[in-house]
Amino acid sequence: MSTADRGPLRLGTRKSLMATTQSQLVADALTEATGHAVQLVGVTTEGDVSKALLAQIGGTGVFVNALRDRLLAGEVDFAVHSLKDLPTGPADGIALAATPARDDPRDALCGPCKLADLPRGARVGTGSPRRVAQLRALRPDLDVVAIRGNADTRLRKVADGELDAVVLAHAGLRRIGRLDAVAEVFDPDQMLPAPGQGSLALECRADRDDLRALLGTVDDPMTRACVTAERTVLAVLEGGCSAPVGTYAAEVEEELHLTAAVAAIDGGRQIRMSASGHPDDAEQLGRDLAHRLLAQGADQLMGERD
Ligand SMILES: NCc1[nH]cc(CCC(=O)O)c1CC(=O)O
Repeated sequence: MSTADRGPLRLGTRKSLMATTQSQLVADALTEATGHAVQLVGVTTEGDVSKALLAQIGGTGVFVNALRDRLLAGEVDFAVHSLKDLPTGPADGIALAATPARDDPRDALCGPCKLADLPRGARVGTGSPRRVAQLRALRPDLDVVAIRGNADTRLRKVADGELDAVVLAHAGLRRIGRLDAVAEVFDPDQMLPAPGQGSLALECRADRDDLRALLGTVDDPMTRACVTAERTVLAVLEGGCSAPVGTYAAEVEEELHLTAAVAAIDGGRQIRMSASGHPDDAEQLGRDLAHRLLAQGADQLMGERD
């Protein structure tokens, strides 16, 4: 039976507002491109129920595995993830069928004022070692506080006065309609985003050629090249060091321009490098840059992941 005979496509998604909003955007784009109806199926993942800090429960994969299980069981036809939540390694039987055009990849400060205007010792919340390291490099005097929870929960800690500010992804804030909370959008020169930040990933079973072709209608090749370069940097560095990694790839005059940095968690030292190449060579570009970072001592910046 072909895809067209099965009724609506079943889209597996986490149940948070951010996830369902981005999944609905994808559903609408697919219906527009192919005429197929798409139905959202909410799935609870380990990352949604665990009280432990993400870094402590292993970080990668906690938002992803339950959705992949549903794909493999044939309970949903495809899944939409935030690409930055996907582990860099391949998953057996699963294909990355599309990366739609990327949203703003940058990080944003949410609080009463810009970072430079926060008082000495201000309490700034984030759960990400990458953001911790870069915040401490920019403002060593800040009291950087580990937090987790969804974006709304984090913003509430600022509203309640428990924290002075929090750092969140601009793309996520836009999806939940909370750009009003943004005091400053960080230039990648100040704070390099997470590999894949602002991008979505559509996954389906690798053996479903019909679905791969259908989902491919919403793929954006330049986004795929950018996130491939960024994720390859992360994949290579994960083997060589556990320090926080930031990356940013973008199209510059038809070339792919990639910047990556590894930062000590205490903010003390940072190694940052850039490279350009053809978008078709994204993976090689990422691999070469990661090896250059390692040659500069990236693996010695290993710190605790706090
Ligand atoms: N780790 C959770 C997560 N996964 C994706 C986003 C934001 C949206 C995106 O990057 O696409 C967020 C929240 C955040 O970092 O503020």
